[in-house]
Amino acid sequence: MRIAVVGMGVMGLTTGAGFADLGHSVECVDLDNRRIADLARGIINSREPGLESLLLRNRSAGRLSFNHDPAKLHEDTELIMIAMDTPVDESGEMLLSGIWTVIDQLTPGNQNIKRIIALKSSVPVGTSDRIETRLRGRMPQDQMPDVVYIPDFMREGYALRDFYEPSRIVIGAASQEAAERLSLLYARLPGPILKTDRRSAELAKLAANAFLAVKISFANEMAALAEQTGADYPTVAQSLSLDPRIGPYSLGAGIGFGGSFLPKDARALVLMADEAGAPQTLLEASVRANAMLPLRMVRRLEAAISDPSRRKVAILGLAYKPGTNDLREAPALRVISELLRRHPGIVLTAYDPEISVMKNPAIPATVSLCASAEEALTGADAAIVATEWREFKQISPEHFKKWMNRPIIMDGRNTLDSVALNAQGVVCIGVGHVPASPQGNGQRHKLPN
Ligand SMILES: NC(=O)c1ccc[n+]([C@@H]2O[C@H](COP(=O)([O-])OP(=O)(O)OC[C@H]3O[C@@H](n4cnc5c(N)ncnc54)[C@H](O)[C@@H]3O)[C@@H](O)[C@H]2O)c1
Ligand SMILES: O=c1ccn([C@@H]2O[C@H](COP(=O)(O)OP(=O)(O)O[C@H]3O[C@H](CO)[C@@H](O)[C@H](O)[C@H]3O)[C@@H](O)[C@H]2O)c(=O)[nH]1
Repeated sequence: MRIAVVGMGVMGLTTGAGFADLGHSVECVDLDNRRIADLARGIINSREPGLESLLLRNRSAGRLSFNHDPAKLHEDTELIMIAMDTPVDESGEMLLSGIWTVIDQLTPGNQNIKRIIALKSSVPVGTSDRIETRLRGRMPQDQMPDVVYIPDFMREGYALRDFYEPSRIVIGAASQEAAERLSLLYARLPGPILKTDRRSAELAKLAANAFLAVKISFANEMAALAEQTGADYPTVAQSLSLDPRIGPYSLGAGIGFGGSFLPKDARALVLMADEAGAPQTLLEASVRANAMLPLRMVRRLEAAISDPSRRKVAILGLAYKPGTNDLREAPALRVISELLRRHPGIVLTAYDPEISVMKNPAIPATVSLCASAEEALTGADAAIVATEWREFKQISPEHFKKWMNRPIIMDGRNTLDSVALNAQGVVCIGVGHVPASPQGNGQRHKLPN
């Protein structure tokens, strides 16, 4: 099949290169000239594991082409996938202007081919219907494409795995013929195919992210309760995860969910639901609970060290989760801004294995970006783990003690072995449990000033 994918973020590029790898001919489209020029040279701007080699392999095989003008798609294109970003504004409204621009640029193409426009971006319910109405206003009736919605459930850091082994493939179509053609296309992938109407498919996408957001906020509130009652949240989570009705995912407590997806889709769904007269109170509460977590972490730090304004604190991890260099709505940045707001004199260093030490507009200029954990930790009075990169687990207690002025670690992702660290004289405070004393007798640490 000849496919065009418009929007070369991680989702669009993985989808495009993935279908090319399945033997299709794929045109990669993005209005960002530089991104297209880079892709044509085999360069990607994300750290998504395996994505660069997938791109290179299919580029060399001649199955990928590159274009920055959605108005000039190959005329034999059968399937146009729309995969660009759908940011939300302050009120939670999803901004779809990019999608409308592309829809208005599309031309009918070869009249012997019945085109399909498959929307893959996360959108408010009813957007596919609106696209169809808009197209009907400008396309000749006999060349009117079918509009379908195919949500994507891939996770950053696991994009290729999620492409090749999708948990499910949801095809929201108004036309039986379009649904069948897309079922054939997706039949090469192993996930179950669910054919449905477009609105259900659109809500299925937002509902999935909403559910994950609520689950993570539940985990964080349960962890806070564990702290107050002397219980151990990781053990509670382990017990929960063994119940097949609950499952093991998204039960991790810490500094909360970030990224450009869960927070954005949750806010959009809350607004949309209010407007539809079916308020999503659980989700709304989960967004509010999530927003409190960075400050909560800062307060824990304040309880652990005296006078933070005169201290040096290292932030370990900046990306919103490991496996990516994505800083969008990263909880680490919220922790940093709370620290700077509450403690103007504080000295902050930061290290993330995937974030360069070059000045970064997303990171306050007062934060010294470091090239290694050692550099960030050297002379620090405390550290906050904000992203659970594997390399942080490999730092030995001896190194924490040698590098830091005072070895106090606030583990905002419950990733370090706090019992082992505590036993060796490093104060490691996780989320959702009373830190064990160096003797391992479960007593709360008396934290040094
Ligand atoms: N990235 C993921 O893992 C993932 C997974 C599932 C769903 N989604 C959804 O997919 C959509 C895209 O997400 P992303 O993170 O890949 O986006 P992104 O922000 O990383 O990339 C979007 C791309 O679209 C391009 N673009 C914007 N307007 C355009 C236009 N008018 N014409 C052509 N190109 C245009 C941008 O230049 C950019 O390269 C969002 O709705 C997101 O919620 C993303
Ligand atoms: O137990 C957990 C799991 C995750 N997180 C945080 O939640 C955020 C989102 O994590 P995750 O869901 O793994 O990553 P995303 O790549 O944002 O993927 C989400 O958003 C995508 C785009 O919509 C969807 O396709 C995916 O199914 C959905 O998981 C990150 O900040 C994580 O640190 C936690 O705090 N605790």
